Amino acid sequence: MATHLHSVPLAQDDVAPAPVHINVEAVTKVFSREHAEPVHALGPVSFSLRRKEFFSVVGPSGCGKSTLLDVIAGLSAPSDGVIEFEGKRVNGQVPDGVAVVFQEDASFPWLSVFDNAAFGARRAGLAETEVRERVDHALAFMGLARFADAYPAQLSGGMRQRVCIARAMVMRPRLMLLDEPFGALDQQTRLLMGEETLKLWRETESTIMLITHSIDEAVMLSDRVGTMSARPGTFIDIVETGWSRERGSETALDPRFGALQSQIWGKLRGESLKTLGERS
Ligand SMILES: Nc1ncnc2c1ncn2[C@@H]1O[C@H](COP(=O)(O)OP(=O)(O)OP(=O)(O)O)[C@@H](O)[C@H]1O
Repeated sequence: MATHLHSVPLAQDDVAPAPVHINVEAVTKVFSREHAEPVHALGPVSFSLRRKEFFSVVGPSGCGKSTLLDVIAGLSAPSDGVIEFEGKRVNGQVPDGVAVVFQEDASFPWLSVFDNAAFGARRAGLAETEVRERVDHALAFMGLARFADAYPAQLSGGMRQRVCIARAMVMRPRLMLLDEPFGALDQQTRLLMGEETLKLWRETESTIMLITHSIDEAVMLSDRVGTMSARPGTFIDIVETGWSRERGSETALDPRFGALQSQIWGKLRGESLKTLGERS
């Protein structure tokens, strides 16, 4: 059967479920504002991520995706509810073992690529020989070895974003939180960065939570895709893709790819319309 030529193997059924890595229980976030109504940005939302899972989140603009990522990262405290990372409560501080990559280029223009990538590890007090070893590996992995002495201004947007991912990788995180990291990149670079991220995920065996506006990207990369409602965001659907770990852009050729896309768009469309209606 022709379609099977491109089929991506399903994950093994007999593999024991991985343990819970992150648990989010009834989390809400309300922003209070001076001289204005508070904004109920998120929740209550409950879900958990398995160790080594690749989980993507899609949702209408302004539904609370970044807010969710920020509270999981410990960058802001939830108004209510509990987040646990590896069984310990996250309490307004980025836990050890967690790294965050944002959409905006967060490279430091005054530091070389090498020093940018080394920044977090040096700040954490790692020995310089260890830092050098890790940075060399991360830069080689991200295809930046030749640019170690260059400065961000000499690089393209995609390369600068790779520097930020290398910086996160150097910390050997067990959980990576990626907030639309490829949003500002052109389509081809974005596809390549998706493949790099899969390679990174396999090599580091970290759990990844990715926020994206692209349904295709979410379906291609993830074990599960969560769709959020309009603000205040909660999960209205979480689908399992069933891809094996050894996947890449060829998942787009799998006959199930389109069905997954349609299921997610079916849910997202209504929520996006609500958001548009709110604005008009
Ligand atoms: N510090 C803040 N103070 C007040 N309101 C805020 C604050 N941060 C976010 N919000 C509001 O909370 C809501 C959710 O914002 P958030 O950035 O999490 O959405 P998002 O889903 O990531 O959006 P987008 O897809 O457009 O990036 C929005 O209405 C936003 O205006």
